[in-house]
Amino acid sequence: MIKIGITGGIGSGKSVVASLLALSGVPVYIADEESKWLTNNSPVIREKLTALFGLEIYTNEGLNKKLLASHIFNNPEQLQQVNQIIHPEVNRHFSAWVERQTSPLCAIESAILFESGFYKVVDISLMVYAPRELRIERALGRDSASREEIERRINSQISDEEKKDRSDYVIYNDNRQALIPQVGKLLCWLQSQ
Ligand SMILES: CC(C)(COP(=O)(O)OP(=O)(O)OC[C@H]1O[C@@H](n2cnc3c(N)ncnc32)[C@H](O)[C@@H]1O)[C@@H](O)C(=O)NCCC(=O)NCCS
Ligand SMILES: Nc1ncnc2c1ncn2[C@@H]1O[C@H](COP(=O)(O)OP(=O)(O)OP(=O)(O)O)[C@@H](O)[C@H]1O
Repeated sequence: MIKIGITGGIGSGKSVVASLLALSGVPVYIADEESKWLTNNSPVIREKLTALFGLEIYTNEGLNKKLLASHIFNNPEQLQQVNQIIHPEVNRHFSAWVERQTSPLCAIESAILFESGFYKVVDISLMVYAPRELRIERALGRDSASREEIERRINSQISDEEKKDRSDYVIYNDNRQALIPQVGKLLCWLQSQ
């Protein structure tokens, strides 16, 4: 089975590309969603986050996302500590998910494929690229976050140039090139691998 890692900055269109792959029959593991599920349900993560940030990091509704975001996107050291708590659990969970898949291709979508080390467990790294300003505009249109908050998240991630250099394949979601034909080409290319 070929495992594809889909990455790209905030607002690049990873989720759109992941949906197009899913519609083409490729099962996709969405790391943002699964990591949130694990953060709410794994006793190991809960214990470690509570030890680091105190009891208020969880509320009756689950993880206090706003509080965690305000810690990690303002403090690179805390970002690293939290990543070291959450990412090994996500990695284990993803490996177990892969074991259950029976299709010739599967994928993981993660904005931080390289930063998290998930790139080591995939065969092909795919970057979805869009210029920074377009990504900010898309994220502003979708989320309730401010421009400043979005820029802080961008600054918590490696640059687009580094992502491009480290990826095996790039899809351009820059409002100039259509996505669906590019995903079709990618699937043909994957068949030739
Ligand atoms: C801080 C949290 C609670 C904020 O939740 P929120 O719903 O506001 O944002 P969401 O999870 O949808 O993330 C939106 C974007 O933020 C960026 N982002 C999220 N986590 C990280 C991180 N650890 N490092 C860099 N960027 C990140 C990504 O671009 C992501 O697509 C959440 O992102 C989180 O728990 N992050 C730590 C776990 C993690 O690393 N998740 C990423 C995939 S494993
Ligand atoms: N080609 C496009 N044309 C118009 N809108 C688009 C296009 N690509 C993405 N969008 C929109 O931009 C926003 C961001 O896209 P998407 O959620 O796929 O990005 P993402 O890379 O998954 O971002 P994040 O890392 O924040 O989850 C969404 O509202 C999406 O519908």
